Formats: sequence, C-alpha cells, structure tokens
Amino acid sequence: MMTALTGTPGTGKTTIAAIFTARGIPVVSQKETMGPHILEHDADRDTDIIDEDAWVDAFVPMEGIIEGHLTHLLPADRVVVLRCRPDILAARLRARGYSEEKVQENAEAEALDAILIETLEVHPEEQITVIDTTDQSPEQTADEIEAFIRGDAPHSLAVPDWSEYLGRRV
Ligand SMILES: Nc1ncnc2c1ncn2[C@@H]1O[C@H](COP(=O)(O)OP(=O)(O)OP(=O)(O)O)[C@@H](O)[C@H]1O
Repeated sequence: MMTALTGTPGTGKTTIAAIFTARGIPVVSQKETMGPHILEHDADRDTDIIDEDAWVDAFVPMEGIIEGHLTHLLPADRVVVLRCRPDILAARLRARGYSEEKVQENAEAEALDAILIETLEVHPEEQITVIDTTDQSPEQTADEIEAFIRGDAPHSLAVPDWSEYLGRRV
C-alpha cells in the first residue's frame, strides 16, 4: 500500500517524514523520484520545473509513504493532506527566509484549498484524510497519520474555512 503525504509548502511534510524515519518507518521524498523529469531550473523561484504528467505516468507504485506537494497526483492508495491556517503558514515560511511574494502565494493557495481540490480530482473521498496541523504538535500529527494508515482511524474530510484570508496579505 502506498500513502501520499501532501500539502502546501510549510504544512509539515518534511517534519513528519523525519519523525517517521526516527520511528523506523521509511519515507521517500518526491524529489528522489523526479530526477529524469526535470525540465529546467527556475532560478528566480529556486525550484525545478518538472514534467508532472511524465513523472506520474512513469511512477512505479511503491510500498510505504511518499511525501511532497505533488504526491497526491500519484496513484496512491491513501492520501494525507496536511493543512495549516494561512497566517500561521505564512509565519512558518517567513521563518525559513522565503520572499514575501512566495509567502503570500503559498498562504493564498492554502486559503483556497488548492491541494485538497486537486486531490479530490484524482482520488475518491474515502482514500483521503485531511489533518489541520495549526494547533497540534508534529508528534500528534504523525500519530494521526499512522492510525489512518493502519486503518485504525477513519478518513476525515473536515475542511477548515479559511475564506477570510482570501485576497489579502497575511
Ligand atoms: N503539527 C505539525 N506538523 C508538522 N509541522 C509542524 C506542526 N506544527 C508546527 N510545525 C512546523 O512547521 C514547519 C513545517 O516545515 P516543513 O519543512 O516540515 O514543511 P513542508 O510541508 O515539508 O514544506 P516543503 O514542501 O517546502 O518541503 C516546521 O518548522 C515544523 O516544526
């Protein structure tokens, strides 16, 4: 069974991956699988542009967890969508030294439920669970994900309403 761990940058995928690794549960990063599908490097945005369709088409499903903000596009059996309230997400990204443009862009995408909407276009609802990380610790988040993967916790599509953050700087 393959579980995709997705979410807007800053929602906590890498942090959770490190916790799983420490618990002896290996996690593969999407970056490790994208090499052959990089089209170019966007120096302004410090990001690689990848051929997403080619990456998805070539992807051989694996056992375990794959993390990254595009992994919901993959043929996963389960998808965990991490969420974070836009103003808190902005603070997390500023602390990383992101440009204000990138901070606002990601906060707006989070307020718009962009990744969740994409996930719902690819996967049936029962495969998807949404976890709001805003007010919980990374360990709690990791525990919830483990329970979902084991089948001990039902999926949840409780979608926070962050429409008040739309169209304004946070
Ligand atoms: N419940 C939580 N779960 C995960 N991370 C949390 C949580 N609460 C606070 N954080 C903090 O949020 C930040 C998340 O950063 P992280 O790099 O893990 O995000 P990411 O989703 O992997 O971003 P990217 O897509 O850019 O790699 C970390 O500083 C982490 O400590």
